[in-house]
Amino acid sequence: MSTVAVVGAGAMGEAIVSGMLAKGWSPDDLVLAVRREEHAAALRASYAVEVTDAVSAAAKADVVLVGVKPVDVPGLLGQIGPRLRPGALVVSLAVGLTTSSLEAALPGGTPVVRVMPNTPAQVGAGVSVISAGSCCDDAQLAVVEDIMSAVGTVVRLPEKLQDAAGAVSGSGPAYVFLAIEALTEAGVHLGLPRTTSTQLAVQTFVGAARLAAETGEHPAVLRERVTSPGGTTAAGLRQLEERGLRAAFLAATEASRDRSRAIGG
Ligand SMILES: NC(=O)C1=CN([C@@H]2O[C@H](COP(=O)(O)OP(=O)(O)OC[C@H]3O[C@@H](n4cnc5c(N)ncnc54)[C@H](O)[C@@H]3O)[C@@H](O)[C@H]2O)C=CC1
Ligand SMILES: O=C(O)[C@@H]1CCC=N1
Repeated sequence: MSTVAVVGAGAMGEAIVSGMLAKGWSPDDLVLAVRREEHAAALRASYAVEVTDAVSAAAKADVVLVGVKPVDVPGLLGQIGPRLRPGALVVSLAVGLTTSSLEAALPGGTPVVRVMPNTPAQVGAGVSVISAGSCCDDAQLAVVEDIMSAVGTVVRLPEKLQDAAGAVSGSGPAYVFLAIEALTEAGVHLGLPRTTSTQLAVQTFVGAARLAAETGEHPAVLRERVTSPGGTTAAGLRQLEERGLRAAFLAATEASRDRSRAIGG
């Protein structure tokens, strides 16, 4: 079993750690790094894992997951690069940053993988898009596939599609949470108790997503099965179409993709 360092165990890094431990990884195979000591203490208390500084964590690991904000990545790679073990694999979770820019900040020949994960990894229901850098072979990409499959589905894609994938699955949970929040508030507006409305909205998203995933049927077919001619759903869908739900998703994903490209420079 490889030792995996998670350098920058914030929202995304911690979601992956939590998911890995829930799927049976040993705390002994993980070493984390965060900046603040109170945060380190909280992580030790929650997960019984070693938490240290970035360079010490990276120096112990076969695989280094970099979970800091994109703006902090080049400086961090400059610090940890000289202390990496021979053959250590560097995995970036940072939106926008290309494998060529990551390679340029590391010692020559360092294998690099770019990953776009998402926060449902915390409950083992994430989806991660992975792309290999120029010095990463298939076996090394498979190591990352193995790690990320502990926290959900893994999809290999050419790197040129990473910005688009981030706009759909990386940012996507936020779109879904906003939709759950909006549906819940709409139910409250109609007179449902807030806890009931939340329960109905959340379970409807869970159930509809499971139905789509488990049947593999086209969403349009599943939608038609809910929509009786002249019925209540048709009346509701008409409002969503008239108010531009599809156009809103097109604009949102284009904006997210373009922001990813801008972050990557
Ligand atoms: N939050 C999300 O849903 C997703 C985030 N990402 C990517 O994951 C990365 C992290 O994002 P978040 O988790 O949201 O940010 P965050 O701010 O929650 O976590 C970053 C963590 O890195 C730590 N950190 C910064 N510099 C450090 C250093 N030198 N040594 C040790 N720890 C250090 C910070 O203390 C913080 O705990 C970003 O690059 C982002 O693009 C990718 C997909 C989804
Ligand atoms: O908002 C962000 O920049 C990060 C990357 C994808 C999801 N969250």
